[in-house]
Amino acid sequence: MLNVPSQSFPAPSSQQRAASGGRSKVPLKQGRSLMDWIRLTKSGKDLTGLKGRLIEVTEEELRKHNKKDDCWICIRGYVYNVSPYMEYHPGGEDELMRAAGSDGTDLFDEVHRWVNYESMLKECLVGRMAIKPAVPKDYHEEKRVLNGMLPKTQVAGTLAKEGPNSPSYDWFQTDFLVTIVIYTKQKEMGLDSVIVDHQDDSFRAETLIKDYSYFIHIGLSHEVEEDFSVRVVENVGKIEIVLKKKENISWKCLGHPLEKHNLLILKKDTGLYYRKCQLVSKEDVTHDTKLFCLMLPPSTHLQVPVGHHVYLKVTITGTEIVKPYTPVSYSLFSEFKEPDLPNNKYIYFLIKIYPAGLLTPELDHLQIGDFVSVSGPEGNFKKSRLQELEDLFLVAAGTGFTPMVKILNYALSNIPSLRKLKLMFFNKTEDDIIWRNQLEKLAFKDKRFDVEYVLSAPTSEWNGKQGHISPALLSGFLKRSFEKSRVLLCICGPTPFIEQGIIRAGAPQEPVELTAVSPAVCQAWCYQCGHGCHWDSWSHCLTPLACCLPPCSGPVSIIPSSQTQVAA
Ligand code: HEM
Repeated sequence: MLNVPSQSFPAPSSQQRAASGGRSKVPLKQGRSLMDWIRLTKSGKDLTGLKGRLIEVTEEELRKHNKKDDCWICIRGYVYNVSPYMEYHPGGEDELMRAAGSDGTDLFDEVHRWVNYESMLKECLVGRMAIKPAVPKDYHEEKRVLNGMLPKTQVAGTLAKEGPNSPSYDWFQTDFLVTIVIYTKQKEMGLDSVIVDHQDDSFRAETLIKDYSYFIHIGLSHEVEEDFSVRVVENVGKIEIVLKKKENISWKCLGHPLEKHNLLILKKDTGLYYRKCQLVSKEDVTHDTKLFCLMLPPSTHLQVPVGHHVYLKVTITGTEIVKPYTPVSYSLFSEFKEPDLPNNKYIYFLIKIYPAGLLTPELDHLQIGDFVSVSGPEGNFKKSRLQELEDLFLVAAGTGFTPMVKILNYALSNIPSLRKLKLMFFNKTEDDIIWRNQLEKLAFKDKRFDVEYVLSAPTSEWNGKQGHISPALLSGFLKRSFEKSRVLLCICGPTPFIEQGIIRAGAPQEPVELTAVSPAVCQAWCYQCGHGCHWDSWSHCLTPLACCLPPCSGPVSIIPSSQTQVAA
């Protein structure tokens, strides 16, 4: 019997609750959309009550401003008067009030780290906290030049004892090449574990190691060509970045350290780094959904791991708006062999355009050749969860299909044990089904794959399944290919879809039995970031519910039998 999570799932203290489950958008009053907020901030109105003066704020002073009509919040050492924003906050006034008169940094980061508050609240800035909060040891401390000795990694902030072994780096040169080598001492490293950006003389490599990022950030001492190559020696976790010298001279040092250089920092404390990507093509996929192709800058190496998302940032009348999106592959048939092609320069997004929204019409109006800022990848979905799977069930609603694309591609091409991969795809009408032709061709071509559509508002000609997600629909769908097969279930859709359909509807009556197989079930979660009338599109960040139960490799016996087993 597959028990889907009870109402107390995810666990109240879990990361998932903090990050997405349990949070919801509130209906905002007429005239309180994001665009209205942007207009207000541009109106020249004094939004702080300080007539543009910036002040130093003591903790005592901050605490006094804790009422709705006089509410200050400190984020990363800066204090904002958020009272004017109250009615515009998509999470509602009460949520914002949780941080009233205090340092809301952690709370803010738990809920929506990506939200660009600095840009959105710049007219609300009251000043800085008088006592600066402790900051990580900064890079200025590394005074010496980088001369090729293995420098000892500095660990920023409060690195937990259980953090990864400190990585290190080294470099060497030939007449024509400079090779930077990063020793991660980790086994599960791939080409998608390192993101490299090289602009002018600034060289930045961010290596993703579990929940941490390790940075090499250097102002190079000499010029190099735009293109470079990245190699990963997977079994020892060694990453080599090979740069081509512009001049055939011997370098005395690699360069000088820049921000965060040689630091290992918890990912959640690192902030998002963006690079400008050029729109190469935009194709209609359905009546309201388009496939956008963005080209990475020539001197960027970035591959988004399966099940991870990035943030797109556009500036709308001077305010930066950020939303998460999960990249897809070009089509369901694109090759998905590891390692990915090194010259993988394109990122594809399936984006539904909401005419009344703000971000998506802006994206829709982009011309070929225009630029959009794209962040590095985020997410905690692990490809290793797919290894040795026998049955993979994907349940998606609308553009919740997007994280499924790469999972599907990857699983069919790379998991030899896979026997069955089923997608249950919920939409309103037939016209809303993304890549229907491709899905059907794939089902025809690969007998392991099967797709079922469920429509909530079909025409009278529709003779397929209809309705909303329910135990009855799920129980018919979640049939494993043989007893005790290794199963993974991923679900992505707006929060109500997940909550109403899976959590509230309870367990399907007679589905599959899940015993102490590890990994058993991984419920994946979608950050809901914009359904409703004021924001664009909820989007599609596949994040497994990793937190409320021990890692799947841990003892399964402590998992209550009434709860779904959840893979970390
Ligand atoms: C520190 C206390 C805060 C709390 C507890 C909080 C809570 C929330 C919650 C629960 C949501 C709904 C999330 C969802 O399901 O999409 C939300 C959305 C949002 N909040 Fe806050 N918030 C806080 C501060 C702020 C601040 C200071 C800003 C400043 C700009 C802000 C901007 C936003 C935006 C833009 C969204 C919509 C996010 C999206 O979907 O893209 N929040 N917030």
